[in-house]
Amino acid sequence: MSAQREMKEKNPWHTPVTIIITVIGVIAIVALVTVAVLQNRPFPQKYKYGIVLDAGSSHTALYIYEWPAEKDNNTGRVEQTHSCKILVENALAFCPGISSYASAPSKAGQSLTECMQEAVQRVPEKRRGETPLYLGATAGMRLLNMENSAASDSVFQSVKKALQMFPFSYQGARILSGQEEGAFGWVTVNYLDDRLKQGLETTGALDLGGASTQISFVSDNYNGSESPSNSVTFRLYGNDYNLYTHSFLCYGKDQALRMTLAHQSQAGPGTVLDPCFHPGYAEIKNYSVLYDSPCVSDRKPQGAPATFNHTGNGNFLECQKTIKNIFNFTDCKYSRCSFNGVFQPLLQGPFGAFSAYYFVMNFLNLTDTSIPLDDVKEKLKRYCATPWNQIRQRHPNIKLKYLAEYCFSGTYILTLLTEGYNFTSESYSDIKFIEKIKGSDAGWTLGYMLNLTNMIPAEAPDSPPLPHAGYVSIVTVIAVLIFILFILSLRPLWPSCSKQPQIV
Ligand SMILES: O=P(O)(O)OP(=O)(O)OP(=O)(O)OC[C@H]1O[C@@H](n2cnc3c(O)ncnc32)[C@H](O)[C@@H]1O
Ligand SMILES: [Ca+2]
Repeated sequence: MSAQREMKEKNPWHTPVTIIITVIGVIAIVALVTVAVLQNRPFPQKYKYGIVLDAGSSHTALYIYEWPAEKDNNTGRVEQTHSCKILVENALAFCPGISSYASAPSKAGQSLTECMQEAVQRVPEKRRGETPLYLGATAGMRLLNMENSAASDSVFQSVKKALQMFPFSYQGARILSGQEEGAFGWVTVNYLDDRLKQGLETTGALDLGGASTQISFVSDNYNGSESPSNSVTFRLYGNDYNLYTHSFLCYGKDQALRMTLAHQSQAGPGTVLDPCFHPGYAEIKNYSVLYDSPCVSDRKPQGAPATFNHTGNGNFLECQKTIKNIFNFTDCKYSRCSFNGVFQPLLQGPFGAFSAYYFVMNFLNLTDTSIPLDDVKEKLKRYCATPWNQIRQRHPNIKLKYLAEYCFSGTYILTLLTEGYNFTSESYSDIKFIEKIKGSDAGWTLGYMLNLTNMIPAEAPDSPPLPHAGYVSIVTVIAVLIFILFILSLRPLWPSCSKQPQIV
């Protein structure tokens, strides 16, 4: 026992000085790690918002985007948090876009009120004043502007007046060019897929609207020189992109249907027996409504009666033949063309097809592009041949206008993709029909906002070399090592082994 007491007395660990040093050391490490954790703790998230109104030819929709306030310059963080479709009270109007208010422009602004009020509710009060609000109009307004620019101006006046009444930072309303529409759709798809920041192979974008359709993709063998008007260059996150893009005005699915019908009605007044509509379909339609668009107005037959009888006979192959008439495949002054003499480089990479591509193929259960193209055509052939009354019975809840047109729309989509853009049986499987990516709608609006708010930097942003958790771990390990070194430095004071008493 006395030997043990002697050892305890000689052991420096038991001296008051070493105990105090140890306690101070432990407190210092705890304090150091706590400060590191607190100082670098992520802030509670604060968000910023942006609002874009998509004034399309067939509808207007409002999108709210949100991103963490301190990450303006980062990627993959902007998300769609809300969308609102502008519904039109007029039962006769079929979800028309703002261009349909040409004869009553003041109503164009009014029509936006409900969705704008929703937006006010969705954006926190503190953020409203700094939230940018944009309205972009596409092919419907492009057509109205061509047809009647005064009416188009009045619609914009009405829309601007209405939007400025809301507590957001109004940034303007304007018509997007077809090039912008195509390019921003491509930016949206690739941004949401995180392809831009990582410099991955990009996805092409196929957008089918009511009045125009866009194709945008990067092709290695295209440098933009052959047809400069189809070229858009970007530098995003330190990568250069040379994008091919084209927008075909009048080749959205509503205008394409008009053109197809107009072509068929040239055969003579009275009845149109349409292979793109189901057998048993019969409607009296108005010539003046059919020809009321710059896409077809020059073809209006002279002295035609007021109405014609539109009847269906549901024949996919005949429908495809009829649709082909609205494309010109003969004139091409470039090395290669899609149609109507428009240059198109070799198709490359995967493609995302959205808007009406998705609505239609989703309804027809044909979004699976691993199904061989011939089988897709066979299914559509059977669908088109199904009598109209059976189709109506099977889908009592689908709007009749959509329902009547799915055979035409599906056939048009396949014709546009294969005959128009030159997708083959093999490359058809490169297409993915998509509605949303990670919760945000595919479309031009997000790309438009990212561009106008400079949210995609040209160069890759500097990121901290270590994530927060890594930083705290390293600080902890270093602090512990310093402490151990300190203890080891006290070694001369340790009892030496030779002096250890033998306990017998
Ligand atoms: O781009 P633009 O040409 O200006 O037109 P848009 O923006 O109004 O066009 P959308 O993508 O909203 O819609 C494209 C077409 O799809 C139609 N559509 C929308 N929802 C649909 C659905 O559920 N089923 C079938 N068609 C639908 C709509 O009427 C248009 O003809
Ligand atoms: Ca659109």
